Amino acid sequence: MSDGFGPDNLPYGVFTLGRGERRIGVRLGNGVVDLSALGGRLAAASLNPLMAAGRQEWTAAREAVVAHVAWGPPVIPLHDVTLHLPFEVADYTDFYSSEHHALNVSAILRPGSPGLSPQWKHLPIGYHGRSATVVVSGTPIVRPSGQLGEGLFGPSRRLDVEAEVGFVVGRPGRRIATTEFAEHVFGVTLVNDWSARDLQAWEYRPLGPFLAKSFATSVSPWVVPLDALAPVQAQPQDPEPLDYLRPAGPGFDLRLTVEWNDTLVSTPPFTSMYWTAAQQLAHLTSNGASVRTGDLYASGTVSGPEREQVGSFLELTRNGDDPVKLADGTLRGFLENGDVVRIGGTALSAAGTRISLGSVSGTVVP
Ligand SMILES: O=C(O)/C=C/C(=O)CC(=O)CC(=O)O
Ligand SMILES: [Ca+2]
Ligand SMILES: [Mg+2]
Repeated sequence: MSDGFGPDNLPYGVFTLGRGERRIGVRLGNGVVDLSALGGRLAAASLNPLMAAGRQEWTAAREAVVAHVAWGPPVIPLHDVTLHLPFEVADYTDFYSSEHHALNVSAILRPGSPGLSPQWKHLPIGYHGRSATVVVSGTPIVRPSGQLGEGLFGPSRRLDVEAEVGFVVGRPGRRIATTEFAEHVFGVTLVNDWSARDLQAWEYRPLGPFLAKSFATSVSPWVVPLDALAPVQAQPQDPEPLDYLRPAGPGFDLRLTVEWNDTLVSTPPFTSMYWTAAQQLAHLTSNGASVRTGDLYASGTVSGPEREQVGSFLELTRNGDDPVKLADGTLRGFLENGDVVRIGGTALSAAGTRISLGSVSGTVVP
């Protein structure tokens, strides 16, 4: 639990102690260091003021935090605090940038179809999600109801997860070049894009996901600043994208884990993603649309080439047809009430070490 939360990481979060006010802290080992004494934007009740200030301020704040932590400040044990959404979510966008995921979903839901749609390798496909239902890790997930087919309304029977990486926009902008990515993106967080596959299959053509994904999206309580991460070479792209999507920008060596009721069922590798976060932001703003402080955009489900690397249960269990066996001996196709899913992850840090991205978990309730 405390592994990967050393001074090379220091992810930001927002916590309360008892009935106290919300404060910004950083995770250190199994606890939180209160940053409110550092004053300025670190004395706020959410990360938004700091996020809005821009890259120079972010780097200065991180230097101040590193120096503060080096003094050996008091560390409040995690079990004494309540963790909140670390930032106020402005708009929420979700991409679809894993080629493995897109091919798997297509083969499962649209057998016989060509696989990737014709534009897939020309632009990062995405949809606009619902920011009002982005919730912090630990928030119970109420099973959504909806139309499951013609004449059928009721609780979803095919409730699923999507393991994703979220990018948090700090500085507003429009027509953001891929080379300006680090000027606008403050940090990364883990995302679970809960998805009701039965609602989705019935509603999604031709406009894409609507109620199947709008009921809840969970995020980790920790935002790992971009400064903590090592940029790595992204995947090669063929055909070469248009100019506004070049250069591709950095990849990140993030390794996710998906646990279903404490059974590790998958380890999705972020390095296998086709489109980069810089290209996603460039595309999102290429028509003149603006992004603002607190915008969250998610990578899309992270699925690697292997069965045990997929980021959704739709893929893992082949739409429920090939259930997985959990450690307690029970079989699962989709989520049952009471099930707990925890998505975790580690990252290659700027210091060359492996740091933790924390985790995002949720329990399904009726
Ligand atoms: O291909 C489809 O019909 C559906 C795909 C998804 O549900 C995935 C989605 O939300 C985007 C992503 O997370 O990659
Ligand atoms: Ca998704
Ligand atoms: Mg969602």
